[in-house]
Amino acid sequence: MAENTVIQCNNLDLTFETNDGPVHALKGIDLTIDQGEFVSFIGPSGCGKTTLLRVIADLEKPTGGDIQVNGMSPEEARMKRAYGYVFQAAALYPWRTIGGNISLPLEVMGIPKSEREALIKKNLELVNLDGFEKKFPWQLSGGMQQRASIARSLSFDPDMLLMDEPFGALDEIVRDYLNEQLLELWAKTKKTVVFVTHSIPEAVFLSTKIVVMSPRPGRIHEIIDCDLGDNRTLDIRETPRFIEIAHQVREGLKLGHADEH
Ligand SMILES: Nc1ncnc2c1ncn2[C@@H]1O[C@H](COP(=O)(O)OP(=O)(O)OP(=O)(O)O)[C@@H](O)[C@H]1O
Repeated sequence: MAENTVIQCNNLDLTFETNDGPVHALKGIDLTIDQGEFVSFIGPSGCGKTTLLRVIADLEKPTGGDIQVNGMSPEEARMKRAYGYVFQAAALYPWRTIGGNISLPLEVMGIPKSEREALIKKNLELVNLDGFEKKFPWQLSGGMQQRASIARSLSFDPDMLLMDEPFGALDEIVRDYLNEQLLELWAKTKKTVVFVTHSIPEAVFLSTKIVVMSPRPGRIHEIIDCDLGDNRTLDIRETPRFIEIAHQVREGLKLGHADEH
């Protein structure tokens, strides 16, 4: 494993045993993710995007092949808090303030109050929510709640962010805005991001690498380099190179579907 590799999957397989028989969710996944990359998983519903993210996070165990996260097993990496995880819904505790929600992982880690307060402030600033510490989740819009949940996942300063369709439930304008903010945050923090999405423009706008997956069983159909450079703004979506990469992803998704038959 190269020194700057953070995730390495070799021939990864996962079959769920269910009452209706086995479900082969992942098959022969080979994937390398390097430090500082922004990698998106895209593919039709049920192709195993979330399952692959959950395997990286040690929330599911593979049934074949191997995976290393920071040169360790996913379990060891989880114990060492290698990553923050952002879910589809913001999943904030309604009875805690925004500050209280961000504080929770830090409390579990036994970090003293004065340090916690500084970390809450720093992470709220990172997601442009300074001043919202004492509000409750219901007092914030959906987009703000999702930003608060990103601040929570960053609270203990993990090197890696695992994000499962964090903006899927938001309208397009809010999603565009959060996409820009996420890129800014990524540029500022240099964290490795692994991001699940259904949206081709979102994947192309955000990523350095796009993993196109195909269903039944979930495999990697194609890995596309997304060489749009740094300092991207939303206008980049009108450029020929953006349109070309989006087209390549769309074709990949189509061909991936055809693999099934
Ligand atoms: N805990 C589980 N037990 C049994 N089957 C599961 C479990 N989790 C996922 N699956 C199945 O594994 C396959 C992959 O599911 P997964 O949620 O990873 O897909 P996905 O690409 O993330 O889909 P979506 O885009 O709809 O979220 C699906 O067929 C799903 O029904």
